Amino acid sequence: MITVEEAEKIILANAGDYGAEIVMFDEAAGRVLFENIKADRDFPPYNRVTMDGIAIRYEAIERGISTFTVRATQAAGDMPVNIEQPDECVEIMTGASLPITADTVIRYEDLIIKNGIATLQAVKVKYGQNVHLQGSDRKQGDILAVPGQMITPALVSLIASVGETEVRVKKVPRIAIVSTGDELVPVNAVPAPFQVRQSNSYTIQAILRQHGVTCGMLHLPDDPDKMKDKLQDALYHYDGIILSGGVSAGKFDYLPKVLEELQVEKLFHKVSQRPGKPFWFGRSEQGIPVFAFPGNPVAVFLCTHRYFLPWLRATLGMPGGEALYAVLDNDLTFNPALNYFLQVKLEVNTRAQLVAIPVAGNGSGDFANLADVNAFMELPADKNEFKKGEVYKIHLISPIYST
Ligand SMILES: Nc1nc2c(c(=O)[nH]1)N[C@H]1C(S)=C(S)[C@@H](COP(=O)(O)OP(=O)(O)OC[C@H]3O[C@@H](n4cnc5c(N)ncnc54)[C@H](O)[C@@H]3O)O[C@H]1N2
Ligand code: MOO
Repeated sequence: MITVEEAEKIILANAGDYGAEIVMFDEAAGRVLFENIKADRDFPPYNRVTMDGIAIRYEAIERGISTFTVRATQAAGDMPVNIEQPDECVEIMTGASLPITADTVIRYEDLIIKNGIATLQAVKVKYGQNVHLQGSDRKQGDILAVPGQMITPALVSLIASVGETEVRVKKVPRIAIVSTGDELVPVNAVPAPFQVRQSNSYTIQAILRQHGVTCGMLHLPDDPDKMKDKLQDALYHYDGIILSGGVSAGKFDYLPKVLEELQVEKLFHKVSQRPGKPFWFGRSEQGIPVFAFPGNPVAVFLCTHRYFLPWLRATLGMPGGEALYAVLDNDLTFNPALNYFLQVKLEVNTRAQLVAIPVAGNGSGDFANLADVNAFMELPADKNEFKKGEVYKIHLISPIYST
């Protein structure tokens, strides 16, 4: 049996690389960038007016001028209108390009405009106020985003702003999600009293979809020959396989043997953790990684987050995610010499600390409990007593305020 860290290391050593492809920029959210995004112009591209009002020369204020003749009105998108004299102004709107003969904007709230004359109220005017200077955010040619960055909504707006209609992204591996077990029936079926509806595959699919991966789904009955046929086919058609169930010590847990017969090399079987101890991981002759997660739904949930997602990040060339930590909120005893992934609900306390409140459940078959949980806390194997106030690593499974 290997440790969680050893398992992670082996998995990351088997990260793939599926190349790159071009997608339309407005369909790129959630994908991983595989090019530099460069500023084609300064950000902002001109001295941008930030308040509706009038544009003047500050020199006028220094000379005590407080009434201005309105020469013209300039909307955003209009060519800049110059002023000739210090006692002139241009009515100007937010987003307009400041004329080069002006340097300061006074907002309407600080003026009275009547019969083409703008009169300044008793307010202090500062040189350059209400102007967002050209190039003050980024300069033309600056790199705005680099390969390996996830294309977030913020990045989509940058890509649009620099006029890139297409963007180069990492190709996403094609993943087969495979359920096993004769006790499982389809979601739309009415199970017999001794059967359950298949749910693990949909959990995995939902997690992967959050990361831009679409998957093929298949089911294997507890029959070694049929398993072998279907798996052989999946190994041929996909870049990676995630299985759930059939890897522990049961009489019908044929999976490890079938995988071996298909020349999928076992890289480990069993990790010193709870849940998910019987996790089996291997690689086919063609280099296809096979994640065979234990069937218990909480084990599947944990293993997909703790092992598959880091593999996916590495495969997509994303930098390793920074570890997150939280403060344990209860004393706790866990005797087995295993890493314990405790189900927790995270909250932020009044001292701005992230606090992990354990959510007691009935073990790794209790997936109803997961609806109240937003992270696993990774408690180390070399301790049995965990005290309130101690800090441990956490793995987020949903946004902090969603439960
Ligand atoms: N003698 C031993 N028995 C067990 C051990 C052990 O070490 N020795 N390990 C236990 C642990 S830990 C786990 S986890 C499970 C894992 O067993 P399998 O990977 O063989 O999984 P199954 O037996 O097929 O299923 C376990 C459980 O999960 C349900 N399941 C499976 N697939 C799905 C699905 N797609 N959707 C919903 N539910 C699913 C299944 O019905 C079972 O209830 O083994 C322990 N036993
Ligand atoms: O891995 Mo099992 O999930 O500990 O029950």
